[in-house]
Amino acid sequence: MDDSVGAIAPEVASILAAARERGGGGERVAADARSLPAAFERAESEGRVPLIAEIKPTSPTTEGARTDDPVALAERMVEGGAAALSVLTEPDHFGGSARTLERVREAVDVPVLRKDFVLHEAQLDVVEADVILLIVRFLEAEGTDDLGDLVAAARDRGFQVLVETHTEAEVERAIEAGADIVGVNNRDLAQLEVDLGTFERVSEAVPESVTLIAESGIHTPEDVRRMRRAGADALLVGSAIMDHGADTDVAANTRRLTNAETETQT
Ligand SMILES: O=P(O)(O)OC[C@@H](O)[C@@H](O)c1c[nH]c2ccccc12
Repeated sequence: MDDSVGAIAPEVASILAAARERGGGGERVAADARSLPAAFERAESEGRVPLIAEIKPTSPTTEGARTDDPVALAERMVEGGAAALSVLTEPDHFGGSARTLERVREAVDVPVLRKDFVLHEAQLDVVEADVILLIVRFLEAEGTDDLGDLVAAARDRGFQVLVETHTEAEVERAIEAGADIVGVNNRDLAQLEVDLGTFERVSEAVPESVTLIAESGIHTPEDVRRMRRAGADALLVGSAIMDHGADTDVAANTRRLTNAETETQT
């Protein structure tokens, strides 16, 4: 599907337009990264489902916003058993900031993923993080850097790289680009609809040796078990933990999911 960028939802087009305009930081980042696979293994050995909890104050697909202090949220997520955290740094559509990521990373000792729409090498030089997200689909557009070059540039700076895919063809591109951590996003960026069947299907194309993450649309302990049965080494969960508009306890929201394989289910 090479018309991909032409077929995206208007919200996503607007995110990309903003991302194209954003420059980099300046000084080259040198990250001293906390290992993501090691964090997953630790969780697993302690009987917790390896989970990346995402601090996403708002998004184009959520109603309302969560205004609690992100550092407090981060600490509660770790208390709830999150193996790692993800922090949106996109300012215009997700309420994120690099400063938030910096503060969160100082406050916790788990790996922190920088979630943003990186299209150019210079945009890697914004803030130190343990893992950086690269989205295959957005790096197919004209005027963006080559995926393989960006993976290499990120690693040169000390980042681990999570390469996000949505189709089998994108998985192939990710692997060719040297990805060793691959995410399959259940959310379709054309319609913004979520289908957990996406992970079940696309994960088949991912080699065993790769660390595989199921992203988006995971709400219940049963969803967790479903993704794990389909081969997920770890899960990335935002909305179900942030519970936008409500005022629920994010530690409890996290624990419900990290305990999905140990609790007696009724
Ligand atoms: O809130 P959810 O459905 O649990 O999804 C989390 C995460 O997967 C989602 O926020 C996401 C996946 N890929 C992205 C790329 C950019 C921004 C956000 C995302």
